[in-house]
Amino acid sequence: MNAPTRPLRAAVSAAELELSYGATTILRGIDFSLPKGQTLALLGPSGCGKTTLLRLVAGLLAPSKGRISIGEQIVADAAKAAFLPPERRGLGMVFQDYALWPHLTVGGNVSFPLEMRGVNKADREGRTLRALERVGLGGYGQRRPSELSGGQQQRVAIARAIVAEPALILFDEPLSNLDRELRETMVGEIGNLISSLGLTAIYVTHDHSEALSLADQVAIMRGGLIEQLAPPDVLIDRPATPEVADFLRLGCVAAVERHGETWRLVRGGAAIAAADAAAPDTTHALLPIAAIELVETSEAVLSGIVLRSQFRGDGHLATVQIGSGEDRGELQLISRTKLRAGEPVGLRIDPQHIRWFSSNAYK
Ligand SMILES: Nc1ncnc2c1ncn2[C@@H]1O[C@H](COP(=O)(O)OP(=O)(O)OP(=O)(O)O)[C@@H](O)[C@H]1O
Repeated sequence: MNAPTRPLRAAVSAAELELSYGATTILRGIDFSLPKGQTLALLGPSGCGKTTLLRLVAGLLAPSKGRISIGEQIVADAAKAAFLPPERRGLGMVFQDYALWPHLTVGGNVSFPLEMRGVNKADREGRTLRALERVGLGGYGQRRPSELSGGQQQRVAIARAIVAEPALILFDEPLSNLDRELRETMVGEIGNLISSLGLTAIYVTHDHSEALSLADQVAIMRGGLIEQLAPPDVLIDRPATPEVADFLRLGCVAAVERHGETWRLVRGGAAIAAADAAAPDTTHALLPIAAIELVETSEAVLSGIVLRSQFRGDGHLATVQIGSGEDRGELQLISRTKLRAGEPVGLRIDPQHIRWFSSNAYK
């Protein structure tokens, strides 16, 4: 007989969360529930409220409305004026600027959370060494933070965040001070650490690839709201709104209108699909990069002029202008060969890959 399936226990959750500074509302209607052992990335443009949400979970800010729970415990409830300070929430935190104490050794920095919890010296030394070994800095305990590189300092901050085996670890743009190559290495290292220690994590970033490669769930935030909360593959396959598709740079989001038997681009006027491909209230279409193909002019559904071309790992990303004057639009596609600016090209769009949006919902 199969064991009954138990719902996954939320390690951290928020309900109807809101934060205002005076009359200005910064976050509204935030709801999420993250199961134990999962990573949630908060992804969105500058100023959308990612850090504010993380600070609410950390206990560095109190909500104006709503509740936050960590494990079984309600750590903030605006209606009941209940609020647990950060040191009683069982958290580890890693910040963008590392926030190491310069006057302490690396070992002193890492063992500090254990000292705060009253762990005895022998245990502290053993656990500090193990945490430093986990981040590849086993021999660095006696150094000062100033004697380490940026990447090493961030590893020390990560060791300090995990040393007390917290129920939840919070990362606030931890890699944004590092160069790109090191960032890519460290995303992999953080991912391995999270899964090998079975950590539950919330990770704030404005970097798409960091969020999509690390997280089980990604919350796309915009203007103080969570616009969509979903696993990375769902976000890519089924963005909920044109804004999410545009933010994730999944392709071109274009206004469309129905003309008799076809859907046409408002700008450029090209027919892209049959009328029955989308619901009557459709207003926009996502034309994913992978859905657009370069073809001989004789086979083309629409023609355009190359505006620019930029090399990416998988080919040349070309931006092509379709239509002209007031009516012009842009499409993007991947070409194996480099296209020259000003070159005329023929294009075909695979209607199967088009995503349709109505004015208020994903279709
Ligand atoms: N103490 C404050 N008083 C008033 N407004 C604030 C305060 N702190 C933040 N804000 C505003 O709240 C909004 C959200 O800020 P927040 O730092 O959470 O954004 P973010 O998404 O983390 O941005 P970034 O990626 O640039 O760090 C911004 O408009 C910011 O100006």
